[in-house]
Amino acid sequence: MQSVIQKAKRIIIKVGSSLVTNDGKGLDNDAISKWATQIAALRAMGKEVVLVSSGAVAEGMQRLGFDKRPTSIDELQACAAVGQMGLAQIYETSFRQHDVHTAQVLLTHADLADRERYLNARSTLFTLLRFGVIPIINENDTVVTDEIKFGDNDTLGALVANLIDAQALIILTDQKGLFTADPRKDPDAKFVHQAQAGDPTLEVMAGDAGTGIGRGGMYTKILAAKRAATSGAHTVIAWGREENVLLRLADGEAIGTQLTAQTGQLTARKQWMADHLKTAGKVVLDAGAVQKLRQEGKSLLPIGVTAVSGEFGRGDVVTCVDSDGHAIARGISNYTSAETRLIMRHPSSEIQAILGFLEKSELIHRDNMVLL
Ligand SMILES: Nc1ncnc2c1ncn2[C@@H]1O[C@H](COP(=O)(O)OP(=O)(O)O)[C@@H](O)[C@H]1O
Ligand SMILES: N[C@@H](CCC(=O)OP(=O)(O)O)C(=O)O
Repeated sequence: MQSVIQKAKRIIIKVGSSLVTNDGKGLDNDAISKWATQIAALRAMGKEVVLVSSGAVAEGMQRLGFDKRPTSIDELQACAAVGQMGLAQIYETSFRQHDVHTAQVLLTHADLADRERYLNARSTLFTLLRFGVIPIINENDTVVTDEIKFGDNDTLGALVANLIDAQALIILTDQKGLFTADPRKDPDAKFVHQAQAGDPTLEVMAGDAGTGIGRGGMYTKILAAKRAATSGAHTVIAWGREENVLLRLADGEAIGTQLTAQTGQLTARKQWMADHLKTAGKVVLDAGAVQKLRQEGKSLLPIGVTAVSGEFGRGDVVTCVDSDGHAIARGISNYTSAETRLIMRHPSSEIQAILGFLEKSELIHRDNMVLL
């Protein structure tokens, strides 16, 4: 069996609290520096990596002298705020050894539910990856309360995989992967090498966190794999301390539990767009723009648009049609319908002069578009 990671170009790697903090004893410099070395090597192979790291609360607890997880929200948030400094510092130092820059990205549920913020997060992450930076993501714990939390970073990892169309999600944890039951409680539990993401029988096997340090346990990892698969990403759950785990996965070795996505990435992305985003209007393209989109895989520039119908805002999905009204593509607009009417037929170099600002030189970026 080959690892699904080998072919993946864009990968989300999620590391859990107990790993990062050495079971709550404090940030594990050695382990973190090994992952940084491996991630730097993956990047050198041309892979794009985004790290989702837990551990802020666990590290903050350690720094503030809590021996068990506080129950009040304000104390948890204080721990997260303190611990996040440690996380940022240790990742920055570890990656610097490899001349790799890191970026701290703290997200909340609201950031991904709101279309404009969703797009901003997406384009910031793409830009960081283009600069060769490793984004290090965590939930912005200090501003969220229980009701609006992702709650666990397994879910956040999957949402980030959806957000930037990653091909794979690697969840590093303190077990070798999924067992048929929690191995801490059931010594007869069998290891699951491979399954389909979203298979409901997996949810029965997976229990909650075995320690007081991690949050989600195996259950949220299984749900994360299901969610990641909706945009076509495969998931691997593996032990974070396995020697060279990331490099071996990239080399094709089937370590850990592989949960494969059944739907191809493009179909999944189209489905996602269809499910999540309503079409708010139409733009009519000239023949040159149709050719650029269809044959050359390019973004849509305002100069290729000849007419606009309907009213849409920035971040809304619009349908692109040819001069006969046939649908060509669907994508997320960087400009409102009113702005598009002003800048259509104009080169992007004139957007600033016409509107008084430049949002993006494309009306719809390729990354935010599906051909129909
Ligand atoms: N079926 C299962 N297979 C493996 N581990 C399981 C299973 N059910 C529950 N667990 C527990 O989930 C834990 C990992 O989850 P968690 O502590 O939240 O880790 P992390 O901090 O890496 O997110 C394991 O240590 C294990 O005790
Ligand atoms: N944002 C929290 C994440 C907590 C969490 O999900 O932990 P885990 O189950 O170990 O991934 C923190 O950094 O402590």
